[in-house]
Amino acid sequence: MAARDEPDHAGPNAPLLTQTDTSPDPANGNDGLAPELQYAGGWFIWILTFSAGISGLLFGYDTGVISSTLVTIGSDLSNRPLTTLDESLITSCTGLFALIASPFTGVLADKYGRRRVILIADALFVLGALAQAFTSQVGGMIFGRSIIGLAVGSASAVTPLYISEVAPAQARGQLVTILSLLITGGQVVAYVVGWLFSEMSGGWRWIVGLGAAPAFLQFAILISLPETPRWLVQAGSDEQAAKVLTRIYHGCPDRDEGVRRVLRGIRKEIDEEAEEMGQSDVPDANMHWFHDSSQRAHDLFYVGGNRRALTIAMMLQGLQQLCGFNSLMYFSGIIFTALSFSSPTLTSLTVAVTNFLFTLVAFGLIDKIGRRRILLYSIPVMILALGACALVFSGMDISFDPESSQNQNSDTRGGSPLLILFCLAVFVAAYAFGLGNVPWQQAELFPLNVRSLGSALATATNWGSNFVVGLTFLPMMQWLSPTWTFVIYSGVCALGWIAVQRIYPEMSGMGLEDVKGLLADGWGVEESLRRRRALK
Ligand SMILES: O[C@H]1[C@H](O)[C@@H](O)[C@H](O)[C@@H](O)[C@H]1O
Repeated sequence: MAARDEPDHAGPNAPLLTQTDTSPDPANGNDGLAPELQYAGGWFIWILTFSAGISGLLFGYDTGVISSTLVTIGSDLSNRPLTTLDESLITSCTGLFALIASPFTGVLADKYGRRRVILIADALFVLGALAQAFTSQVGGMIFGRSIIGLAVGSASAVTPLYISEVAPAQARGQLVTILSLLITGGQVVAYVVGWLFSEMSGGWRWIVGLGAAPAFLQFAILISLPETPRWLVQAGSDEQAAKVLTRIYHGCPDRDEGVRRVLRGIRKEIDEEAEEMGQSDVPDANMHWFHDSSQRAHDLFYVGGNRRALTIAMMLQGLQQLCGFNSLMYFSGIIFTALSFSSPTLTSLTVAVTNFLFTLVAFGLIDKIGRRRILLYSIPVMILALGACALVFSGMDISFDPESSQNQNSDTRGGSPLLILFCLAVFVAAYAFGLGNVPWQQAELFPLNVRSLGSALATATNWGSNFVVGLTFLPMMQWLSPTWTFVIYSGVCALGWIAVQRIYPEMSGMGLEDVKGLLADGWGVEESLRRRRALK
């Protein structure tokens, strides 16, 4: 029976950076025994968050540019118009290479540090942008997009980790959501740039090449910024970790004592972890690392609570992609060309702007409404909007063959194109409000020792599903029909709603240790709702 999802006003509604949280949160040094260090909200944490968040901007920009690029390339590559296969490969190889990069990122970020992985991703972003901008062949374009995939895969796995490890416990949820804002903001910028350059001959080279600029900027800023305190302690640099914490908590009353307490919490957690893993029996440092990694993988799959956390995180990330949202992000230019809109790139901007605006709404409401409830309310709207799109398409005779006359269809008079645009905007709004950002809160599902690996595997699920959608959307539109394509996405959303309803407990306002307990013997849905009611 469905558990009751009541409105909750007892969640963490306090303004950003002023709320008190005494729940155990070892990643941030709160051991749950002493009161959490009151965070006053200094500028340093914003610098760290936004500098790391440039990765989100790059992620958004590089996934957003493809829509306008595809409709403006014309015959510039390999001296011929792009085929459906070219378009699908150019689009989906990014997801495939992101899928390959993300699991390795979890391991590399543990060994070499979070910041170094972000810097490597920057170098890849620059390389990929230049490779695309200067190519004259379809193969070269696919190569460039694949390099971008490696960059985006590593950045999307490591940046939420970096932000959640530098963020004070009280602000972590919202600071991670800033990343979603920057991703969707990057997509808006990509669409605006795409629109501005769409009329210029060879303008697409500027569109893809400009992606190098934020990567340069991030490299230049991040090179002088620190590693996360938690990673520094793990690497034996307690003194440096203390310096970073002192800057993060600048302006807090009792700062020095508080920083010492946070440090003790991190050290205690690391020692306990080492003890649990029986590291004292392992002779040298390299063996430690290898032993740790295989022990973490074992714990992730064989400990029931961790396995359930991984199932939920992967289910949400898979659903985020398989609902078909990115087919709009990547191919809205082609869809609106087929619907005979006079400026398809400008019309596509509606998708990106709606996505950004409703992520902003989610940013303000996510802690008040709760992650579970936001999904249970928004997914039905997505199902209806997709169903309505399918219905309108079923009354039209429309072709999505990119080889036939740049897709100008005759059956696009009347109100149908506008109706489709409206339904798509509703779908995007509901997506951005829930599924677009909730899955990125994945780190909170995992206990500390499997957090990096669990998050990396969930990120890989995201990119694997992204690859499937990128590769199959155009063939489905062509061979199955637009109606059936949208019916299928609507069906995926319906299955997703059932899964969320059955296995995703409400975690807003809950300490990380409570989440661990909640998933220890089952999915904990009823229990989480009971606790929320009790909290009220
Ligand atoms: O959270 C983001 C966001 O929703 C983007 O708009 C989308 O393109 C990404 O695939 C997703 O991971």
